[in-house]
Amino acid sequence: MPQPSVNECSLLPHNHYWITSKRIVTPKGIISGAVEINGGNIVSVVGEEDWRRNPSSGQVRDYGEAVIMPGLIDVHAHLDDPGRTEWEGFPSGTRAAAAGGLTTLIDMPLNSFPSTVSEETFKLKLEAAEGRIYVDVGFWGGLVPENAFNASALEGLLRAGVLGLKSFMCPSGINDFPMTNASHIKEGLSILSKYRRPLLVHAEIKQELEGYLTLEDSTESARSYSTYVKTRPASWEEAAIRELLTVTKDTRTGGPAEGAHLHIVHLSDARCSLDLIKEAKSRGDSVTVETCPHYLAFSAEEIQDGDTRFKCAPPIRDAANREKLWEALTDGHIDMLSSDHSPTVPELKLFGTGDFLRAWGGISSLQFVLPVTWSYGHKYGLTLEQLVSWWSEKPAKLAGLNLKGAIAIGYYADIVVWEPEVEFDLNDNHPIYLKHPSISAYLGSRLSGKVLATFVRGNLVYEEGKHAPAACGVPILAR
Ligand SMILES: NC(=O)NC(NC(N)=O)C(=O)[O-]
Ligand SMILES: [Zn+2]
Ligand SMILES: [Zn+2]
Repeated sequence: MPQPSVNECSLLPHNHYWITSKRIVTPKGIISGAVEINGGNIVSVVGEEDWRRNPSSGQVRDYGEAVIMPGLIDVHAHLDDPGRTEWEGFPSGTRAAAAGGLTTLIDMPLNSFPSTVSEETFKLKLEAAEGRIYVDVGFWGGLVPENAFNASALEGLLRAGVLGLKSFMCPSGINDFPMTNASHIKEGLSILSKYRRPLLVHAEIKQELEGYLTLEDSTESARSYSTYVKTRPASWEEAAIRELLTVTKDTRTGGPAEGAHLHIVHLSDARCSLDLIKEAKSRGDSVTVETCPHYLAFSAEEIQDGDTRFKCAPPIRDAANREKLWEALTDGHIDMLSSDHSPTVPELKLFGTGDFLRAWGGISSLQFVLPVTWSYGHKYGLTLEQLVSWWSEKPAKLAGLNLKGAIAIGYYADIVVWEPEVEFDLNDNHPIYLKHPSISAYLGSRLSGKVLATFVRGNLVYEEGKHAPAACGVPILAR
């Protein structure tokens, strides 16, 4: 395939330049000054006084009061490519990411077809990504019963470059991605320890539903979110996490799986499940946990009957739970955020019947996670440093991306420039680059935080409603 010329990769004609602003979020604090970018990397970061004494005579872009911070890293995105590109796909998903200030996505191994569960299927993923990604993309491989006890298959997948593995403790909704139990997970962790890569787990285990026969027998309306929440109570998350934590003790220093790490995805239950995770961390287990903006923004009580845009698993719980999630996040018990962007075609959202029990579960949010986190976090005194920790630093660490997640010398110039104070209505007039804008749960909201520009490895990939013409994102492979 012919390589795009360098100037198609970027909306800027030069690769050595400075960006300046009054608010640059660095690991040493927020400074006023300049960031020098050369050949895709950050080569210097200077404070205002030094800059004033010794300004550059080269190319300078002054962003005034706008915030310059590391691009967001989303460790949980379903891009559905290859095989279900009518749901999303690499081009639309990564263009939406660029417009939203996300500079790196880690793609989930399921919802594409085939699922990424072997070296062969990973090869198909990489072929699908070639020349079609507008931001950097890394990949999780799948841990499934078929490969869990097959060390050479799993190692083949890891050696091919997946950043870690992902598994489900309940049905995933995808036929070629069956669920795993604790013994599969124990096996997976022992292989991962050699590679020092993480296992991400969807932690819900089906339990008997109290006072409830089957969904079909239910007299309650399937159009009501509360019916759906009752079918996936917090006890499902708690049961899964309890079981997971019986195997994470292996990850402690000196344990048989030292070097492996377990990451619990999309925590919704801020009560017992969270207490269990806190205990495991204090015991020294190598465990982290993420939650998602939709659990922080919405509450089950507010979701309108039939509005299946909000269906996801685990479900969005009550408003008191949402408060506890914010508290856990600001107290540092929840480590990071991810989108869990999991779109489908509008038809599978069943807007006609509004049936929460049968509609596709998954929230579409990718392009909006920055303004959503910022807008809903305002009430909790959210700071720019916290945003960077939850959306860039910690995700980079989880995925093993050593040169991403900070504005610091030697790091890739993966940067978002945005105006936190600027408000906008997310309506039909707003440019949305996701494949199916109508299924996004945030449509109709008023948000604050406008993205002005996004740089990936020094390429200006998005600015003010315009994308760079060529898809020059890099597939990230572990080595
Ligand atoms: N197959 C899926 O994409 N499932 C996803 N669906 C959600 N979260 O509703 C997930 O991450 O579990
Ligand atoms: Zn999940
Ligand atoms: Zn997911």
